[in-house]
Amino acid sequence: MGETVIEKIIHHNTGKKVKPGDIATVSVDRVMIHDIFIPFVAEKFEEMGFQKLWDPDKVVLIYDHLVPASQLDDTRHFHTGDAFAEKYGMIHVHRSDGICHQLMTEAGYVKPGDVVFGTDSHTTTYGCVGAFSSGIGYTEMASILGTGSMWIRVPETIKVVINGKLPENVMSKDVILRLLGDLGADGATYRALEFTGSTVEEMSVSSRMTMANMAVEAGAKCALFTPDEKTAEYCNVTLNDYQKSLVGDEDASYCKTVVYKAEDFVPVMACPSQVDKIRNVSELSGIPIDQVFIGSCTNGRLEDLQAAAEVLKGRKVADYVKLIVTPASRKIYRQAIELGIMDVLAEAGAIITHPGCGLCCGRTGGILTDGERVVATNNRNFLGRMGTSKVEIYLASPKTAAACAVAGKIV
Ligand SMILES: CC(C)[C@H](C(=O)O)[C@@H](O)C(=O)O
Ligand code: SF4
Repeated sequence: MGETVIEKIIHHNTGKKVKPGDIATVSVDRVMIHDIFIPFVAEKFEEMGFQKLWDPDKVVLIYDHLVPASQLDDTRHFHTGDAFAEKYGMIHVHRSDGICHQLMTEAGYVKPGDVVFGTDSHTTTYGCVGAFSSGIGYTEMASILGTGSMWIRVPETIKVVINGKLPENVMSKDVILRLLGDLGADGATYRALEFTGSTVEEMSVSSRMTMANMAVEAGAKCALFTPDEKTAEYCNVTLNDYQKSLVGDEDASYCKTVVYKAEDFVPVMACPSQVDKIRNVSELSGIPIDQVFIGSCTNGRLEDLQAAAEVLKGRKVADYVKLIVTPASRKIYRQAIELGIMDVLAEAGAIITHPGCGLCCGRTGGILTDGERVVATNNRNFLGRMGTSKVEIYLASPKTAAACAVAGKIV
């Protein structure tokens, strides 16, 4: 019997062949803790009686949700984090370099085939380079910090096959939103999503990252793309035999297979306030908006800013609309300056902010109030996420978001 990608990763990690439902104890290759949870992780770690980190090189601490602080209590998280990092000799601490998920791949902390955990639900993101990565709570994180291991139940796998060429104005965000609509917000609960097909092969690692990032919005435990030459270049590695083998076997067992033709995709949006309430943009055309947000770990990368700039070049943001652009990392910020993208955005009237989570979780920069409507490129449109519970959030691709900013309405 063949194996799915997640089964191969767990098999390689534990040395034992596994099937869905098995409980496996994996050795952890890397962990990520962010600013919101570091005080809780630190407290639990000491409460559990650990004296040292199992491997300081494998631990990454990132301040992103609360940077720069917008509420008085936020700085406490930095002080607690700094003290913990110093006491236990942490090597990898990022205090204002960007969003955790962006940095984990961009800075080379995650390699194809790795097993990675993070204290954030969107840790599924690293599946873009063929790693098994998943979000966990702070108690589990404290335990990994002391032991270097974690138990998991081997998930079943849903195979998603996409072949063909995507239409011009369709981005990978439209693809994942359509899939979420079809599966439902709980349609992949505790399952692995394995993406394959010529469309996915054609995609950049950044585009795959958008899809792996949002897999958790269908409840997925993880998302997996087969590592290829683009992955190798992105991760700055030469793929070894194990990494090359991370493709689902012909005779592997899948609990479900969904097949799409790339040509059938159109620009879509997730309507308020559910991620799986998907409509074609054409059906929503004309709805007035107050703000547009282009950023987050879902769509704050260079290709996203570039796509927005292509739409905005020589155009202006509608008078009454605020366009907020937040690069996902400092590196992206600087690349966008070098390439003249920031110039185009600024010229069009965008408000460009520091890299970080920013408005995505409603912490800094641009919260909205009752009756206002925002088109946003992040991954969640939950009630109250970007301001009051009477704000309407429409999730879209960077191209669609930029077009809406110019029109002052959904187009
Ligand atoms: C703050 C954190 C726990 C949360 C998550 O886990 O996803 C945040 O990053 C989000 O996107 O809502
Ligand atoms: S950018 Fe948004 S979704 Fe991503 S980690 Fe930050 S708050 Fe969560």
